[in-house]
Amino acid sequence: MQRDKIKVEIKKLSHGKSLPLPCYATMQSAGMDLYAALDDSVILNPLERLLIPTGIVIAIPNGFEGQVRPRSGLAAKHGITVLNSPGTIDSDYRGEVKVCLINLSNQPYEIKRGDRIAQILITPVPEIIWNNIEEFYAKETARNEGGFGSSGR
Ligand SMILES: O=c1ccn([C@H]2C[C@H](O)[C@@H](COP(=O)(O)OP(=O)(O)OP(=O)(O)O)O2)c(=O)[nH]1
Ligand SMILES: [Mg+2]
Repeated sequence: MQRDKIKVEIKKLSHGKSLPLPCYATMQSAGMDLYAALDDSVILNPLERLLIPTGIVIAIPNGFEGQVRPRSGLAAKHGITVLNSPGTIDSDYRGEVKVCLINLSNQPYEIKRGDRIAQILITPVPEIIWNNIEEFYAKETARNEGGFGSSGR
């Protein structure tokens, strides 16, 4: 089965010109990896966070959003994750896509130009129109107000 294809405009900024466009690591990857468009490598010390440029601007179609998610390898091996995960890229944003990385390990971690630091997914997002009522039409649900571990371990 083929998946839907959606064309999205993308512009490389001068500091990202020599880097590849975000790309799928395998044909059926969900996310496209984002590259660090750094001039020089940087060291992320334990508990330090840094906004990393990707060198791209994208024009996401109305009705979609960009989600910037961590890479599991960086998280599991090095404790590097996206602090505001998943980062939200609004469809009307025309600034550079940036990735806020944090080092949650106890070792410094070096990020070099061209490293794949995170992944982006472009996903549909409906516009919600609130229907502000006094009482829900269906009063009971299986869960009702239960949450935060109410179903057990
Ligand atoms: O990981 C991220 C998250 C956001 N952005 C950009 C695109 C997004 O459209 C904009 C605003 O993001 P968000 O709404 O999460 O941040 P905010 O703190 O609410 O800022 P604003 O007041 O600009 O909405 O910043 C990124 O480049 N990377
Ligand atoms: Mg916002």
